[in-house]
Amino acid sequence: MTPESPAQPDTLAPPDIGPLLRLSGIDKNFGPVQALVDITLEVPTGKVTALAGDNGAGKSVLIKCIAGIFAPDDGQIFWESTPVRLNSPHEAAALGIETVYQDLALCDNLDIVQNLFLGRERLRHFLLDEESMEIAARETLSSLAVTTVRSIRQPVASLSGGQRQSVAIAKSVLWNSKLVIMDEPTAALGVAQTEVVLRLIRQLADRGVAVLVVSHNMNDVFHVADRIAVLHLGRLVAVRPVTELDRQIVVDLMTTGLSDRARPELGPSAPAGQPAVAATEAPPDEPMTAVGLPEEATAAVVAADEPTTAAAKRDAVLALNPVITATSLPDYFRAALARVRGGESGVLPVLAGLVLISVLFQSLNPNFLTPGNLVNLLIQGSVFMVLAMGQIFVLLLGEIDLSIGYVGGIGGVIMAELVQESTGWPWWAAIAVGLAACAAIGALQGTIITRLRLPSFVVTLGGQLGWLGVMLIILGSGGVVPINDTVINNVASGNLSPVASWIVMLAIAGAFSAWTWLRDARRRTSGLVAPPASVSALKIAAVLAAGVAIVWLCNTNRGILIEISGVPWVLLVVLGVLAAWTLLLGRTRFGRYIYAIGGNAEAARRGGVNLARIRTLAFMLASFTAGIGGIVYASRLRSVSTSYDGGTLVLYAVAAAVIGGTSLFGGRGKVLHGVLGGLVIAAIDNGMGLQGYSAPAKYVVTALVLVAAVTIDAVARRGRTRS
Ligand SMILES: Nc1ncnc2c1ncn2[C@@H]1O[C@H](COP(=O)(O)OP(=O)(O)OP(=O)(O)O)[C@@H](O)[C@H]1O
Repeated sequence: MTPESPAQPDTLAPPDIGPLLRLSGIDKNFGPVQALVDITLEVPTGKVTALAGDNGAGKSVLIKCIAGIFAPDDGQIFWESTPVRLNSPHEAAALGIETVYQDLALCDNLDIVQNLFLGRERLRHFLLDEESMEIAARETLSSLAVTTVRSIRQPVASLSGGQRQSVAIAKSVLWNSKLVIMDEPTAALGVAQTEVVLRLIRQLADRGVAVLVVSHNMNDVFHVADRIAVLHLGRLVAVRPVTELDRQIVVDLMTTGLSDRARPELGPSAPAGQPAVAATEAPPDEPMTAVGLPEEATAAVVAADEPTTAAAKRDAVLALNPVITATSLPDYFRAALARVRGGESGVLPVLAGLVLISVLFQSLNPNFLTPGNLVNLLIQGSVFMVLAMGQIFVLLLGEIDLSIGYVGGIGGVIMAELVQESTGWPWWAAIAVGLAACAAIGALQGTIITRLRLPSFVVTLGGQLGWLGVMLIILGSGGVVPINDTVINNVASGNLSPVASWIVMLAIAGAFSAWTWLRDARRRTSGLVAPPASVSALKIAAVLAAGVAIVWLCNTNRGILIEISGVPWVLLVVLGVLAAWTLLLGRTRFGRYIYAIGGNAEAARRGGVNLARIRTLAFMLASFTAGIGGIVYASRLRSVSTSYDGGTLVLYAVAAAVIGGTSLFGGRGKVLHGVLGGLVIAAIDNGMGLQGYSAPAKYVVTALVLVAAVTIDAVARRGRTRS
């Protein structure tokens, strides 16, 4: 907002003590269409002002002028008696103007707390302070007596229309908004839900908030409003206390701009185009009836809070997130089962798939489940896993990056060239430059996609070809760059000693266990949403068991002529990427915005998220991670050559992410999915290899698994929408 210089025209000077918002002589035209003509309106605090008008009367344009979306062509806006210009929604929000649009601007894939704080997250030590946000959200909802919401950690997608409105209204309370503008807040709501929302609107005004409600619904208007402003063909034809109007007068004003039935105190009717009654305020001291809900409505509100059979059923689905409502282990499993039925199957399909594939290949070839083969499988899958973990950032946005295969190749070839004896770079510097080059490529492609608004599919498809060309140029006429650096070669083929393997595993599992236990226990004692202690213990036990199993497998001799044992270094690379990117996606603002954009980009934009910056960063991270994958690949082959097949790698990476459970539709997925999906692909590749199948057969089977995963994703999505 731009407070203007005092040298404004005298005629527009605000009164000394005025209402919260005053519009004076506002005009807005769209070419020949006069959307608003000379609108003068005051919006006082502590009152509900209803804005009524027929279709096309100018209601939306008027609220957009107040919300900073449209700049008026003429006229003046006064905020607390100071003339202001609202150049953007951010400037309006900074003043304390919150707009609840009809589409509600909520991200379905985020929970209530995450939606309430979207764009204004609290941080602690640079990480999201979930606990303080959850406490504040809980207090706000309970202060508004929003009781039908089962848990504030349930995704907004699972809320009913009335509950979603309640969340949107709670947002304005949480942010101490001074003026709340609501666009058709009860449209598409049932009777009971409408009553709940009207009660909340009334509560807002009673807390001293100025409320401006756009509504076509006369019942709602007369239930909740203190004053009614009527627009007709872009002109304000009446602003009066609700006690001076009745439904017929308002309908007449809306449809014709005048009313034959005007009560005596409203003054004479006027022709359309001019105020039928003086479009001015009733004197400030004029008593206005605070229209509370009649008794029967209050009863309806109470009734709405009681779950009906249908509502109880829905609540069962709402309890889908096991961490939300379960207080015991059986509860937890019941809730998890309900979640699967509601289309939130998480990693279950991929885990089931892994078991199935293992049983199948083991029955065909007893060598499949031997320690040596399983460790080989992990090493083979590491490149897909790493690439997939990068790709997930982009998939979460609902985009795709088809270039990461060859971008990773560029990282590998740059690193290989720099560690040649003739160049003499140390391994770490060569890796750093290779990764920096990949990040720069990602930033370039991301900038092109976001700034020029081009489809990521097309830009990165071009990138796939272009970076292949660049890679071949760097490889030169020889077509092969060998790598002789021991450290780099050990990335894929080195192993920790068996003792070091146990120590590292215990350190990682111990840190994870301590962190999980302390976090869950703290949340339980603070009364926050947390899993029961038995579930925390089970999670820790599962991680420990997995750690012991992996180290036992890796420590078994897998050499033929010489002994080879210990955890491969590359496994630590995969775990490192998994931990770092899980933290980034789950605990930082950047991660939260990635999910928000994937869920509802418009809601994220209205929340103040810089979409272009986040999208560009996501492409940059995907390319950077591809660089890690490229380096692992180069290390495995101890060279980079023209046979590097980045095209297949990228397809495997996308397949791994989707098979793992990440949605191609955006907004849903976890970094872990890249690892699990990568394991499936590696298992198919390895198992078919053991059976002597050729590459084409492996491609066909992998493609079928991918199609199956996409089908599960699409069906689950439909299931979620239905529920
Ligand atoms: N972006 C725009 N470009 C051109 N004309 C517009 C634009 N926005 C609104 N208008 C015009 O301005 C007039 C007022 O539209 P507005 O959307 O404010 O009506 P409304 O009262 O909100 O109607 P409804 O109840 O149907 O939503 C209409 O004639 C509409 O066509």
